[in-house]
Amino acid sequence: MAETEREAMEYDVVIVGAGPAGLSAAIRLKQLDADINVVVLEKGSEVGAHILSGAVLDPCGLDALIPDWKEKGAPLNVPVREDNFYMLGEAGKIRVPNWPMPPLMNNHGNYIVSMGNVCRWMAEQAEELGVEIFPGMACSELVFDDKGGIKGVVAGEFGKEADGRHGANYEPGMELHGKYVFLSEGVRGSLSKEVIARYDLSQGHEPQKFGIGMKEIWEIDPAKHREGTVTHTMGWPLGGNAGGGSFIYHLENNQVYVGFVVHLNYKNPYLFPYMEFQRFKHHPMVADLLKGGKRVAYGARAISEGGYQSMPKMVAPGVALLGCSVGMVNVPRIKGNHNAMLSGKAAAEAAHAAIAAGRAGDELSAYEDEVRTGAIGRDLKKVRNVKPFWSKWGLMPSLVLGGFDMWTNTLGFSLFGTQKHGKTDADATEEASKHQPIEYPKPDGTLSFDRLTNVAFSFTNHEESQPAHLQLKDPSVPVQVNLPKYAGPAARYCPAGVYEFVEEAGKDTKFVINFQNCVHCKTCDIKDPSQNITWVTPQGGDGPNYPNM
Ligand SMILES: Cc1cc2nc3c(=O)[nH]c(=O)nc-3n(C[C@H](O)[C@H](O)[C@H](O)COP(=O)(O)OP(=O)(O)OC[C@H]3O[C@@H](n4cnc5c(N)ncnc54)[C@H](O)[C@@H]3O)c2cc1C
Ligand code: SF4
Repeated sequence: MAETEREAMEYDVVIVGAGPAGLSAAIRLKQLDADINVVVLEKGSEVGAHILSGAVLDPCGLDALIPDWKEKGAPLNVPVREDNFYMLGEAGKIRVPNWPMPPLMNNHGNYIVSMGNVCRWMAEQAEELGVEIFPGMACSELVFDDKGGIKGVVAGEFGKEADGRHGANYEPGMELHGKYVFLSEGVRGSLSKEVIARYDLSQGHEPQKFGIGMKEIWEIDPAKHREGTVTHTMGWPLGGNAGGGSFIYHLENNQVYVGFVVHLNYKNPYLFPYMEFQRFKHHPMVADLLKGGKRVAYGARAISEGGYQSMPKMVAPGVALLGCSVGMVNVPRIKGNHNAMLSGKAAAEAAHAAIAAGRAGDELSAYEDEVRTGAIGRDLKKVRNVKPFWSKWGLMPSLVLGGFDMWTNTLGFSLFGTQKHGKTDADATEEASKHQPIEYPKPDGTLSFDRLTNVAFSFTNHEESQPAHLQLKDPSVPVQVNLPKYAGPAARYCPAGVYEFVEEAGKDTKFVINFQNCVHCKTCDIKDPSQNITWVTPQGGDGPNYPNM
């Protein structure tokens, strides 16, 4: 096929992704130099449409970026007033006191926010400074210079037919070139994954680890609503089957965020993360809270969990990876937004200095130095052993050892050095023959819902005539390998019910990809045991339309 010809536009810095990392970078660049040309490209139909976070926000990133955020009307309206932590059994709960926890676990001074709304507000701040922001623009390809460095991206290609041919309304999109390209795509970014592989950026670092986070927004009985209350749970229903736990945050307007995270290094391929979440809501503590309320939104997104030892090299010629494209979540705190913002600020400062010195297209090593040795590195280093302890020894030992290690790290030392994660999450999956199927109760339609009903509350939508954006390296693997060996885990790990094994009498089993339902969580790209699924961008504007996630 002839090479597609595209128009090109030149910028100083091209930023992929309008999350907290990308928007912070854009804002900081313009604060440093009003004349610098900055563009932000976002695949969601609007800024915030694809943002899903808990979220309890540590405002330290925003304080550093926009110290007068309060006067400027940032939507941080609900300070955390109460912090609860419970160990759940099937019917009961034990409250874990706050006093043995290291101070870094305390949510005092933090805010319950919608990160979607925080990003919408940040986009307004960026536009006031003169940043160009284009939502509905999926960045689908990298553009290389003649020395093999990255000089830009392709964005806004529309109108391909299902077989990949150009349809009647085909638009080739544009090339956006920059002296530097920032990839702030969030966890498991599709272009970031390509860059990490191409420049071997993971060499010498531990594999990245992930969890799948699912979240519902509920409107509850005002009599039960306690604005500012934060509750975390561990234990039931996951037990020893997987690491993870829940979060329940009371925000404003009688709304509550109810969420559940399952670590993706689980071994038993019969585990069904979505059904664990649904079952969790039937615990008496949660059921009492939600009874009489209604679920108004649903979504899911992977969360990076590898932390300090899993951060790959984050710069290559012409390109820098920001925020969760690197993986900057502090796992025991379940917080990454502050580090995403700080990384955006650091990348902007490095690029600004480089451009001012007449440089372009080289490695922004000053950015990487700042991330590893500055506030982000210090934040992540203190908690680096919690996740590997959990993976190796399970919940209780990890609470004791991890808690002890966080305390000693707060005092400046560790008895355990830096623990390794070992396997990738895909490799952690064991063969079905070693495990028993897990029986899950049927959703009752009031507290718990089947996936398709819930997906309707993510307001996701994909133009059906385009090629599926879930690409199989080998189309025979799902039925010939993953089904007999791993009992077809794609039918369970996807929180949107995209994958189905369809059996019809007298015919071969078919693997069906209902890509229209995809909520862009990236779990399939991470957890497929054969690493046979690649998530690529669908047309811009497609995907979930989250309200205040
Ligand atoms: C369930 C869950 C709960 C969490 N709870 C908390 C919490 O309470 N507090 C906290 O601080 N952190 C929390 N986190 C972590 C936090 O959400 C992340 O650390 C943060 O979102 C990272 O920000 P980012 O800017 O790197 O990426 P993101 O917020 O993911 O933003 C990336 C943006 O880039 C866009 N994009 C991606 N690829 C492309 C492309 N190729 N072209 C165009 N656009 C693209 C996406 O649509 C998205 O808008 C949670 C995460 C999850 C999943
Ligand atoms: S298809 Fe993949 S990315 Fe889409 S919702 Fe399912 S697991 Fe997530």
